Amino acid sequence: MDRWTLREFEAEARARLEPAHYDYFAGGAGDEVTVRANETAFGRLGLLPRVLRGAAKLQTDVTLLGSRAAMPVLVAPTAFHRLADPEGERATARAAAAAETIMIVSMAATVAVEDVAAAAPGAELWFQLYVQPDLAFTEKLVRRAEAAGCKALVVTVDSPVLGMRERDLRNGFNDLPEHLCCENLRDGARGDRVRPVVMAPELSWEHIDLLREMTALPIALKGVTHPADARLAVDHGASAIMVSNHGGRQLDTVPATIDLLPEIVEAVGGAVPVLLDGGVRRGTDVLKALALGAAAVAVGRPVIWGLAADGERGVTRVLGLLRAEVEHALMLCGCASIHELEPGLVRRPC
Ligand SMILES: Cc1cc2nc3c(=O)[nH]c(=O)nc-3n(C[C@H](O)[C@H](O)[C@H](O)COP(=O)(O)O)c2cc1C
Ligand SMILES: O=C(O)C(=O)c1ccccc1
Repeated sequence: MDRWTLREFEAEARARLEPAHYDYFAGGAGDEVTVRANETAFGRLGLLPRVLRGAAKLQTDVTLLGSRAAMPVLVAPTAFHRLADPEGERATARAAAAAETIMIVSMAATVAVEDVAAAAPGAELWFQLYVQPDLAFTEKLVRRAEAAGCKALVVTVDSPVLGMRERDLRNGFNDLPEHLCCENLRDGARGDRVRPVVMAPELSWEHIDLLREMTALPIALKGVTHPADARLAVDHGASAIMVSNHGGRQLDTVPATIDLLPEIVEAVGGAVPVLLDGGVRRGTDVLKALALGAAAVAVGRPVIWGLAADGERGVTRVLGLLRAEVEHALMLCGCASIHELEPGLVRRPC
């Protein structure tokens, strides 16, 4: 069956997944105000196309932190892909490679980062890290990511503790089934002990400084929403900033990321690229984010929907739909290149 929109994938994922697993993927913190806001805020913005600009040949590729992507849509780091498909993160990585885009591998992946890299030789991988208070263990993870060929670290900073996800509490979903685990968190010489993901309220900017010393890889900070933190991130050597509210899964009532973007872009003043995730479901959403100053966006749940609906093929189709929509909307906006997108194309409210 052919599917023509990301929404169809969402419906199919819902029908296929175990309800508690669907809820884990779909849900957010508290009343899920932020989950809804991320999507609806895009709908409130209008696009004002330009005409007669002779834009026939399209350019959609971007280079970010030394990695090339054929389109400005990256795969956001999401945990537990093997809950959606037996191949899990391997399938996602192959689809990202086929789409020639960057996959940010979650530290909480259910396939080890080495195995993800081996499964998709052409893939551009970045590694998402929750800095563990055990810095020796953090360093081991960083070395593994480097050795596996990851080109950047994406450090998630919006999770001093896990968000209060009431769907999961109600469903009693608090651990993976017996046959799955967070493969990047195996410990010990034989790699047999699996540590839990530690979220640590004691983390501070000093830890970012330590990490900066630990590796030559570029570091992106994910989960920045306050303009003052965006400036601090640059001061502490971040190579990119990812405006993210964790898809509404951490602090509820954080505003939609697309509404936060302009202030962050202004605060950063072009010093480093600004990325955005949260609620991107259409090519027009991508264009709005780029017009307002994002260098690229990332998608979280849509990738899971593709994976749950049809494994690698499903993710390939989700990424392909987004690419086709980006190209089509660009053309209709009178832009030959994503680099021509500018704030004047966005009108608020719709
Ligand atoms: C099921 C799920 C698992 C996630 N796991 C992680 C994770 O392990 N690390 C992380 O930094 N962000 C994680 N996120 C947040 C995503 O990286 C991203 O910020 C969010 O999904 C973007 O919103 P979207 O789902 O509306 O595209 C997760 C999100 C979801 C939905
Ligand atoms: O579910 C999440 O959003 C997430 O970030 C996470 C964190 C630790 C383990 C698994 C998932």
